[in-house]
Amino acid sequence: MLELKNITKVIGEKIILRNFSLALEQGKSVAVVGPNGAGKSTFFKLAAGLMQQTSGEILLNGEQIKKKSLLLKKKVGYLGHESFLYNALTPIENLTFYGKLYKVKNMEEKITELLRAVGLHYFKDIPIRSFSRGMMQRLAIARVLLAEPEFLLLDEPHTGLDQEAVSLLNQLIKERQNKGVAILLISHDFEQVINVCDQVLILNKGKVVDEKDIDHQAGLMPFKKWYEAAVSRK
Ligand SMILES: Nc1ncnc2c1ncn2[C@@H]1O[C@H](COP(=O)(O)OP(=O)(O)OP(=O)(O)O)[C@@H](O)[C@H]1O
Repeated sequence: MLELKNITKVIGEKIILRNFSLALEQGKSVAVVGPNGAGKSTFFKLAAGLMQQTSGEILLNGEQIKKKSLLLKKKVGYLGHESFLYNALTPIENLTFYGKLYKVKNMEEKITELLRAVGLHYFKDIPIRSFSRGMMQRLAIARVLLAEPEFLLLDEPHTGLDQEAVSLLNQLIKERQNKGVAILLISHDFEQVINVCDQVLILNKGKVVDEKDIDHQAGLMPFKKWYEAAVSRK
């Protein structure tokens, strides 16, 4: 379980997160939605150990974790707005670099499998500087999955992907979830939120203003109405 307890984050004089708490259990998929600047990405960076909270604690399977903890980096796969990939390297070289860093077992086999899964197998030996945004995103997804994290934190993962890649990504997420991996997803694309997640919370001005289980049968309109009502509430 990944737990954030009473997290507050202040940058300069601005309170970005206010007393934020969340417990993410194995096999759950939770979406985090909210207006621009609500604090969603900041919350993910804290949970991934890339930023230090001002107060509150983060626990990974009961153990308190600190910024830059290697255990956290291995157990929590974070896909952010930056790809963390090296332009001069090929897909194989990029994944090998991360595979060694995280001491991945059966690395070569896993890299081949993942490159096939994200549809980059034919481009595996080409330096990625010439890749399109969608191809970069596919490789970034493979990088995150390589260490087989227990928790997947995906910040706008569908951005830049074509329809085929979106389906592929959703399938990869579902497969991981079925194996017990917990998913946290930030998205402005409510259709993908409904496709991928079972629960959703709305973050506004650094606070959770509403949350619910997703009704997959109800479709987009009721979801949008619920969201609009929650963010316009004082
Ligand atoms: N390093 C920083 N220094 C100053 N302010 C920051 C910093 N990082 C984030 N902020 C501010 O914190 C607030 C929350 O930002 P954050 O990126 O977490 O929001 P978000 O909900 O992810 O937004 P978006 O949907 O636009 O990605 C914003 O007002 C942003 O300007």
